[in-house]
Amino acid sequence: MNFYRRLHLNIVSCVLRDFNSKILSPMAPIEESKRRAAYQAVDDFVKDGMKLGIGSGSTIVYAVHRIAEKVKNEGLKVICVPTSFQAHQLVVSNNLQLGNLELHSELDVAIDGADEVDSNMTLIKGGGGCQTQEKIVASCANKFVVVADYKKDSKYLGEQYKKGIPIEVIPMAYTPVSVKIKKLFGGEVHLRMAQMKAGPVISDNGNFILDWLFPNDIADWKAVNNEIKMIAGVVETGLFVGMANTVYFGLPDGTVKVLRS
Ligand SMILES: O=C(CO)[C@H](O)[C@H](O)COP(=O)(O)O
Repeated sequence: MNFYRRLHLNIVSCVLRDFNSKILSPMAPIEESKRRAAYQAVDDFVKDGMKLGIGSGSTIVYAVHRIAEKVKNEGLKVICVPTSFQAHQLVVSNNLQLGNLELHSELDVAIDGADEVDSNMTLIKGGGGCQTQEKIVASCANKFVVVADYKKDSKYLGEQYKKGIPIEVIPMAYTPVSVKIKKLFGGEVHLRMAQMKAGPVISDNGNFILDWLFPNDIADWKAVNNEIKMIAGVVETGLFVGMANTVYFGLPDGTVKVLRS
């Protein structure tokens, strides 16, 4: 076999291997569980003419794909208000109609992911640092729907999610806020540091993010949230208390568990 023929066969086999790995290999179970939760939530809640809040993270990507499918296949008309730079790009790249809270201050449904959900449907959010806009958008929606994989389904906060509660702060206040939270409740507070840049993570709003590793004896999350919010310099917490109407968890066996408030 001459050189060019061998080269040609090598290229063909590489292309086929790449095609097979992308198209034929099954989705990882955790990704499949996110996809199922997101698809079911969209199928249950998203209707023609709705104004939607679009959350951030990896699970919401599946929800946006499903919304885009429905827009394309069923001619649905929806307006999407994003909760982050990431969500903004997701909406635009899926050719969905972009909105904002200035034009649409009342939304029908907001869909978002979560880092952990307890048995009272209290959430930790902000693993991606977008909790402030996520909470604002969720608070403007008549229904707040959460989509998550089975690793987020906990009896109590901190059972599975070990990264703490994200708290967005005005940069100059990060030390006093950290000290006050430790004095009030205990635990540890860390300034979230960037991975590919020297220094702290800067939120989409230009602020710092603290991660509070809370002690495991906290029962009243509403009171804790209110108290933290009263500290000067705190912009918003990643505690979502009494906000979620419905939570969809994709389970490892391919089914979806639904919690309703
Ligand atoms: O709160 C968030 C971002 O601020 C996300 O919704 C949360 O981190 C869940 O993300 P994922 O769907 O990737 O698990």
